[in-house]
Formats: sequence, structure tokens, C-alpha cells
Amino acid sequence: MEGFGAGKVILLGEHSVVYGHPALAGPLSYGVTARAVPAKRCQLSLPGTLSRPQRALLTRAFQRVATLCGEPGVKVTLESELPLSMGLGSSGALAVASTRVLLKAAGRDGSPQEVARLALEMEQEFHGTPSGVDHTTSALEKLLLYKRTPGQSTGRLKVLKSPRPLKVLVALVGDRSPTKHTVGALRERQARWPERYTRLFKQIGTLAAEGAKAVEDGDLEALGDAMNVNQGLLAALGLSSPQLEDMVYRLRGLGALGAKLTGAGGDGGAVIGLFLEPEPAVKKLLDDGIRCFSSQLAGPRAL
Ligand SMILES: Nc1ncnc2c1ncn2[C@@H]1O[C@H](COP(=O)(O)OP(=O)(O)O)[C@@H](O)[C@H]1O
Ligand SMILES: C[C@@](O)(CCOP(=O)(O)O)CC(=O)O
Repeated sequence: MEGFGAGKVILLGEHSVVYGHPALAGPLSYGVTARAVPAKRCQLSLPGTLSRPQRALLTRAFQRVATLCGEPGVKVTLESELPLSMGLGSSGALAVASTRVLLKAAGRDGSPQEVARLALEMEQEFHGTPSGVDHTTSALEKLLLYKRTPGQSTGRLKVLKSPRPLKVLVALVGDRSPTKHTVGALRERQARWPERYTRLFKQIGTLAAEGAKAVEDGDLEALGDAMNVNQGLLAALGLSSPQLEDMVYRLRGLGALGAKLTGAGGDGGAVIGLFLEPEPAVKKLLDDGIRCFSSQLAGPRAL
């Protein structure tokens, strides 16, 4: 038995989404697969390479969703294609994959909405107070405009249709930045200078709403411009780094319509570039030894 949870990229609106503003996010084809085999009791099997605190965290998170699924008698193993804490939603994907396989083991399929509702239990263990955008995008596997309900980790969403293929290049740079730390450090700055930070969050939320309209209108140039402006605001919030900035400028130099960090940011993480055709840029970066790949987030696919 298997369950899959997709990774995600945020095109516009990370961090401000935590404060109740909209974000535009889409699913990756890479993700996490959870596999279950019959066992005496419900358990998560983990590789010996994980540290003791990591094991404890994962076991706790798994147990929360296992309880809700009625503790089916299975042993679950995980296989991830996503780098950890690099902005691609590995924890949300893990939560969705585990939830899907536990539901299946309990004899239920579960709608994407139900999967998202249950997976939140796990995601809360990783993030504390997630906006919900990661695991919701992972469960629905659609391009979404998502807005958190104040004080909660669920929200309202609109599934967006793109008349044009929406293709991004994703490049990985620098060291891991756990989301919990980045969100926590920003929370301290926001608490100290609330008006200044609230102003920036609002502006980012407006960009996300404008970006969603640009997607629906097929105006990729307008979407790319919103991404570039969003990057400037993320840097103003203290979420970028020299390595992330270098990659942003590199992708723009390679023809990206827009480029920005995606996810939590920090010292390192993922940078996305919106391209009409990303493959030549992917090839160039791979030749230079940079970890990267392309992904289509929405829109018509070539036959
Ligand atoms: N395959 C996995 N194996 C073990 N832990 C994982 C796995 N995928 C995700 N995690 C957990 O999720 C955390 C990463 O989540 P986070 O810092 O939110 O970054 P992101 O979601 O951007 O990858 C890891 O520290 C770990 O606790
Ligand atoms: C920074 C944030 O907006 C997105 C984090 O994404 P990731 O965990 O870095 O993939 C946090 C959240 O939405 O809960």
C-alpha cells in the first residue's frame, strides 16, 4: 500500500501567508512516498541515521495522525525525493503521504480535503503554527490561491486554472534553514516593529492576489514582475541571503520572467525562476554543478 504527498513551491506570498494574507502556491511532481506493510501494531519505521530528537519528533507527529486514523496494524516506511528544510515543503509532503497511507490501511480513501485536514495534525508538530499552505497544496495537487483563517492552520482557497503552461526552474543553494527558526525570528522582528512589518506583509498579499489574476489572464510577464517585486520585499523582511540573491540574479540573467526565493528562505534554500522554457537554463546550471530541476505547476501539457 502506498500514499504520495507532493512537494510544493510558493510563487508569491510566503511568510505573509502566516499573517493571514493570500499566497499563490503550486505542487511539484517530486514528493514523499509512504509505504505500509501489515504489522502487529501501527508504527513508523525510521532509518538509523536520524538523530534522537528527529526520531522523537517524527514518531510524535506520526502518532497524532495514526490515532485519528484508528491505529491500523501497519508498519510505515518513507521515501523522500525532497531535500529537507530547503523550502520545498518536505514536512507537509511527509504529512500528506503518511496520512494517505494510514487512511488506505484503515480501508478509507479520503478526499483531498480530508487528507489535508488530518495531515495538519502532523504538520503542526513540525512547524508549530503553520499557515497550512504547504500541506494543503500537497494534498490537493493544484495551483492554489490560499488564505489562512486568522489564528488557524486551515484556510480558504481558490483553485486556479492557467491557460498557459506555468513552468519553473527550481535551484537549491546554501545550507538548510529550518522553517520553524526562520518564521520564529521574523515573528520577533514583527512583534518589535509591528506597523513596519504589517505594511510589508500587506503589500506581499496584494502581489499574490495580482499574481493569481495574472495566471488566470495568461499574463506570465505580469506574474514574473510580481515575483521580482516579492523578492525585494522578502529581502526587506530579512529573509534573503547573498547566496539566494546571487541565484535570483543568475536566473534573471538566464531569461527568467521573474525569480525569487521560495519557502522559508534564510541562509539557503530554493530559488525559483519562471520560464517559458526552462530546459536550456536547467542544462546550463547542471553543467555548472548546481542542483536544479524544472517543473510544470499548472496549465496545458505537451502531448
Ligand atoms: N523524509 C523525511 N525523513 C525524516 N524527516 C523528514 C522527512 N521529510 C521531512 N522531514 C521533517 O521535516 C523537517 C523539514 O521541514 P521544514 O523545516 O518545514 O522544511 P521544508 O518543509 O521546507 O522541507 C525536517 O527537519 C524533518 O523533521
Ligand atoms: C514560510 C512559510 O510561509 C512557508 C514555509 O515553507 P517551507 O517549510 O520552507 O517549505 C511558512 C508557512 O506558511 O507556514
